[in-house]
Amino acid sequence: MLKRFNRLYSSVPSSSSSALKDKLKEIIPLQRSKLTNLKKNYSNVKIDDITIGSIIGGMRGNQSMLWDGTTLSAIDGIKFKGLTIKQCQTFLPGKNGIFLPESMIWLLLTGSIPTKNETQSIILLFNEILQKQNNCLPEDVDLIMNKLPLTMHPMTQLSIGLECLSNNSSFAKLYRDGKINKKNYWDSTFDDSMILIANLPLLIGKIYSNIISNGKPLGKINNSMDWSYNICSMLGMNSNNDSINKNNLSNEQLNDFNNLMRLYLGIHVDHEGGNVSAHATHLVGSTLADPFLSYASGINGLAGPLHGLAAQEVVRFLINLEKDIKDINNNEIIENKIWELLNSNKVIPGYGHAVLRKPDPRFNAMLEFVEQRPKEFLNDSHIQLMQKLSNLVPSILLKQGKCNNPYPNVDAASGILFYHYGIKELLFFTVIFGCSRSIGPLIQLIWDRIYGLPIERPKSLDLKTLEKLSKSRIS
Ligand SMILES: CC(=O)SCCNC(=O)CCNC(=O)[C@H](O)C(C)(C)COP(=O)(O)OP(=O)(O)OC[C@H]1O[C@@H](n2cnc3c(N)ncnc32)[C@H](O)[C@@H]1OP(=O)(O)O
Ligand SMILES: O=C([O-])CC(=O)C(=O)O
Repeated sequence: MLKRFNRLYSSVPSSSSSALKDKLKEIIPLQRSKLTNLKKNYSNVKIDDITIGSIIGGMRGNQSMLWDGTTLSAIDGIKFKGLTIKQCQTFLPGKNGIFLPESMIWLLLTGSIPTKNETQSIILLFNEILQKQNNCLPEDVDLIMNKLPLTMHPMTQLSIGLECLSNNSSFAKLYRDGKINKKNYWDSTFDDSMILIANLPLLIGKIYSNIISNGKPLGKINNSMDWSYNICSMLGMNSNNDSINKNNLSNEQLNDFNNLMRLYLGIHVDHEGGNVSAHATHLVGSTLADPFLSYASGINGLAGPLHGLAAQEVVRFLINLEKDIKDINNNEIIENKIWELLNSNKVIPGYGHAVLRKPDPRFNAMLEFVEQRPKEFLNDSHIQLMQKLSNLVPSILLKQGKCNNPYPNVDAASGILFYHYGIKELLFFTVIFGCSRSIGPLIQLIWDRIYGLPIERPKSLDLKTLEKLSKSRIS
């Protein structure tokens, strides 16, 4: 009989959470008044046209969502509260020259650059949440995760794990008990969101151990360390009693794997609101579903090969290509293989984008990581092939003349870097993406509830109506 998990956390621990929550409380009145002003005085201002092309073309380009944390330019790529990736590296507190995802959380939620102490308060917050749970997943979640078929896709496991965590949602419980209202929904949404993010090292550690070691733990949480370090430990990628160092990496390599993880987790957090994982979280969240269920929906979207799953598809593509061509210096053979794929009506994974029209700056950040470590990557033919493809594929896609953006996106590089350090289970890569992506959409969900945004419900039209409209608007 399933022993019910005692609701260990009806809210996040108060001591260190107060810094972030207090800062948020300070800025809520002004932000709410800005929204009220827009709603009251400018609701009829027109900012975009909706065309038949956008209705049947995936709503591409429609400016129709409120999203505060990040903005995306087709040319310059992502900006986090107005800061480019390079500016984030300069201004946000971090380790070894790489900003911490914790400092990004402060930035996205409050709009201001955190001090070192403020960043540290989030590290403490996550560790207090985990300590309160004895550094273990809630018992009911653990029980279900232990029963999942070992062959189940890791993204499905992640989605199930998040849905199980929903059993402990304080938002859902307070709503059910009639104890919260529109004015304060945001407060328990904040608590649940922090609990969700804090639990991800445990959850993804569980999933990884399910696929590589029959569920036997590969590491443990160190309550004095940051979120990314603990994620690495739970994947067996640290030493010092925290983790088994499963690939016998040198200290320098382990350190660099932690650097890679911090970089990766920091730059994948958000990509404005329209991408599928963010939009799905926002859509489901607009029904007042709790943050766990809302983000599980985002994860289900991220699990599609045109979105986050491209990370796994790129690595599969690179490995097979390297086997097929034998000589990575033979451009002609590589180009022929790419044409073969295109001619069979398949996409080149890791290339193209719905918004970007230049190489993705996140891809460039990953490439820089490689370039800064020439010795480490000198003999890695997969990495060399990844670099080579980024020069060859764009001109081929341009020649084919179909796609609007022939350049590499973030997924073109990330998986093969994890592969280099010994995370070889391709199906797992998108789970790491899913850890990072929790941050942007959940922070927006907190703001959705601060603003009291309504349920999202666009109007649909049938084909007959579109045909009728097409004629009436032309004549
Ligand atoms: C984190 C992320 O989600 S980043 C994106 C990860 N996804 C991938 O890398 C998968 C490969 N890329 C793609 O499938 C697409 O470029 C997407 C899904 C990212 C964007 O899709 P769209 O906005 O529809 O792209 P676009 O307007 O350029 O598409 C026009 C045509 O080019 C094709 N095209 C786009 N990208 C590629 C590609 N990488 N390889 C081959 N053909 C492509 C499209 O399939 C479409 O063909 P169609 O007219 O026969 O339907
Ligand atoms: O913006 C998009 O549509 C896809 C993407 O790169 C992301 O979500 O990171």
